Amino acid sequence: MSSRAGPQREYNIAVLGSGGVGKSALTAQFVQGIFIERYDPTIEDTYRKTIDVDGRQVMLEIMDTAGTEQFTSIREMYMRYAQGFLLVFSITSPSSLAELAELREQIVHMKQHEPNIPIVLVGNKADLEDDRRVTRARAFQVSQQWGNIPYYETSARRRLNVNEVFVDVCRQILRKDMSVRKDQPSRRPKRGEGRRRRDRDKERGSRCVIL
Ligand SMILES: Nc1nc2c(ncn2[C@@H]2O[C@H](COP(=O)(O)OP(=O)(O)OP(=O)(O)O)[C@@H](O)[C@H]2O)c(=O)[nH]1
Repeated sequence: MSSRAGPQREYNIAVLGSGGVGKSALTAQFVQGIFIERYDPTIEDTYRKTIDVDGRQVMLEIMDTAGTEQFTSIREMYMRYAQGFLLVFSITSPSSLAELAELREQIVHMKQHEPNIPIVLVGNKADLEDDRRVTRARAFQVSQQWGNIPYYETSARRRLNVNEVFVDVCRQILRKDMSVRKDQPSRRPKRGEGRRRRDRDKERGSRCVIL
């Protein structure tokens, strides 16, 4: 598909964090514009939504992952596949922030050859100010320790900063994607090179990727 702004890009975003912090609620609010009141632990769900980021059409595939331990292998697969990450905790739960450290380390380890991994730190349930147990200052300090990543406070219930977190991570991916494209300018093949490459491919046989 193409538009005046160029072909549509597709990016995968993983929403990660402990159980009950509001990953599904944030995703549903962003994709469907609804707030999910009941708590129904997620196994894994994916959603698609096209958004406009700075005049570019982007198709997001959002992977709402499980917070519970028993589904870690699926989560790891999603982590590998994703280009951007929302690390979500609840401002009412210090342990949910502490638990993100391990997830972040896993991401960094998995993507160790990639500089500037697109990540946003998200403090959800900001409407529950009376139950706040993680100060803004503490969360901000963590975001700085993690390479100055952006920190937002969100409320899936009130639809506060919900679009913003998805757009921010998407903008980070776009920026990275475009700088990679700039570093690898498309080059016309030299005379005969196309044929040589075809012959070489024939010798190697067809390639297949097993996922
Ligand atoms: N007050 C308030 N409640 C929220 C908010 N976001 C989510 N919740 C509630 O918190 C509970 C858990 O939300 P979920 O979105 O299911 O949490 P999750 O992180 O997807 O949980 P897992 O699927 O177990 O990983 C639900 O009862 C939601 O209604 C919010 O911004 N404010």
